Amino acid sequence: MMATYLGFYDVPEGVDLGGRYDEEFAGILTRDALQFVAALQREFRDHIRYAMECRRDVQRRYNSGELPGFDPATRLIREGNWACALVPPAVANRTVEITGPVERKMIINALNSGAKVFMADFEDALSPSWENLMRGQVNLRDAVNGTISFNDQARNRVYKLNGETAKLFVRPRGWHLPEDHILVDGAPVTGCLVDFGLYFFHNHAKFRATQGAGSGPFFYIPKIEHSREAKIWNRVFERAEKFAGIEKGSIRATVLIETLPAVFQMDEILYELRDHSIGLNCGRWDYIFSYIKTFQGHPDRLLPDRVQVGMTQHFMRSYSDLLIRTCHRRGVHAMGGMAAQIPVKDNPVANEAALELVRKDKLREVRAGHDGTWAAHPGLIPPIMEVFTSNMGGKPNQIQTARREDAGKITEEDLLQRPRGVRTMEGLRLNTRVGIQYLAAWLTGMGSVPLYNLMEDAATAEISRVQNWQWLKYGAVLDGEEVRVRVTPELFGRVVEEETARIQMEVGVEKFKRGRFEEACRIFTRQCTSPELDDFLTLNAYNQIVVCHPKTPSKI
Ligand SMILES: CC(=O)SCCNC(=O)CCNC(=O)[C@H](O)C(C)(C)COP(=O)(O)OP(=O)(O)OC[C@H]1O[C@@H](n2cnc3c(N)ncnc32)[C@H](O)[C@@H]1OP(=O)(O)O
Ligand SMILES: O=CC(=O)O
Ligand SMILES: [Mg+2]
Repeated sequence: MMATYLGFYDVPEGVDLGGRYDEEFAGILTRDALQFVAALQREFRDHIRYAMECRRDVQRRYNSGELPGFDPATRLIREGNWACALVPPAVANRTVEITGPVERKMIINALNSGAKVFMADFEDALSPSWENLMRGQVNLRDAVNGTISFNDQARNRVYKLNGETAKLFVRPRGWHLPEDHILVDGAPVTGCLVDFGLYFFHNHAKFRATQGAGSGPFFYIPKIEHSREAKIWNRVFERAEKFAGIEKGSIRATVLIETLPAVFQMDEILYELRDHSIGLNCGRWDYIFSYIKTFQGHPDRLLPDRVQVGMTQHFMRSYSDLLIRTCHRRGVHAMGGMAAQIPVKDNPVANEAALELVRKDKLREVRAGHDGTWAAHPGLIPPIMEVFTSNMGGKPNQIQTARREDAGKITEEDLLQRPRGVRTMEGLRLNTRVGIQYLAAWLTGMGSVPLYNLMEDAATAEISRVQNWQWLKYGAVLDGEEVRVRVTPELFGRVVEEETARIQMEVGVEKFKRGRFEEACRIFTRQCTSPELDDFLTLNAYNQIVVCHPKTPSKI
């Protein structure tokens, strides 16, 4: 049979596609590529289902009062003297990694940005609509082939790759998200297996030849909660390597430690992935979200305002220090995280203040021993690069030089210590304003947006959502008010109304009407007031972006 025929995808047995047909997408959704994804799904679906059931089970235990901690059963792994496979020379230097959604122009800009690595994101920074996902795969294939270009007609500018580009890492979605447009044996396929599988299938050979110096492809793995989930990824990698006929250990991945349970499993996660690992990363925003989620049943652990929960809080500093020690003991990179500040375009003073906050954050990271860090925007790369290179003694990383043996003393109490600060009405208002605007953007296909001069993505928006939920659930008392004010559904209702009016004023009536703000407001309000906490805002709202023929064209 022909690879594709007019208007229909040519699918293997047991696979159904519900997404819109597009000739370019058909070049990605080939019969063989779908066969590969379906094989991964069939081999791993039971393992994934079991891992998700374990997540629910342990959450039930946390809800009844248990605290997360180190697992006595894996003490020998934590104490043992083992190391991960050597870091491939192609990625020894990861001082600055730029991240961004798999949007065509941004991919070119990121690869040309001067950063050492570009993490192309199917996760926090991407709204996982069919259009975005499939166009993202087309973009990545063209990027790996070196043929990617973008014609910005409005500016009369053609974007192309420079001679020297950042190394490409790809972050698939987390285990929890299904891909409803692709069914295998009648059930939606696991989203990350689509992202990983299609990208690997089309790019492994070219990537290894041009980007990886014989290694790769390279990945970032998000939202892991337990080493059993890392073990599944390890087996997925082995299966892919076998399929491609490449050496075991070719694929390399950095795992984000961005859930509270995972901080107690860092050695175990590296151990499972020891042939495929190139480090861990402090995914600070999801980590804060996860702290609230993990303690959703603990009224004594209400967080202060979101803006006060930074990396200098004791529990955050302890997490970063222990991550550095763990990675360096095992011979891999300990990557820092994302400062939320982005350049402020129309105000030089505010811009300098934002850059100063970023510099301060990066100085803390490099002095602590991190080997590199993330940048949200190309304008941040020069100052971040400067801070890192001038504090690493001329070395490409600090794996051998910043052992952080002192961090071996970090305890469970250090990692769980309650953050200090105040809860305010302004905090509640800001959460609400940001949460609604982020969701409105996400529903229209944008997964990362600038709001009030900060980068907002799924992880930062999650903090706004779960913090409101937590304060409402336990009737948090707000500090700094003249009379004692408790967060109640009535108060929240008023805040939503007032903040929605403010959003309308800020964005303008026309944009407000054209956008999906009212729908976002309804979804956000429901999520903040639901009796049980939804696991993920993106999962809860996913149905709203599942369409066979999208009403709006893709933003990317
Ligand atoms: C918690 C986490 O998971 S963090 C990781 C996930 N989040 C991200 O990756 C966020 C990445 N950053 C972004 O998406 C954007 O920078 C935003 C949304 C924060 C800000 O976007 P904007 O305000 O539109 O950026 P701005 O207008 O200043 O962009 C200026 C130029 O820089 C480019 N640019 C901005 N950010 C990036 C980026 N991350 N990668 C590549 N290019 C970028 C734009 O494409 C634009 O290019 P042009 O001048 O050729 O048109
Ligand atoms: O993915 C990164 C995070 O901070 O979350
Ligand atoms: Mg994250």
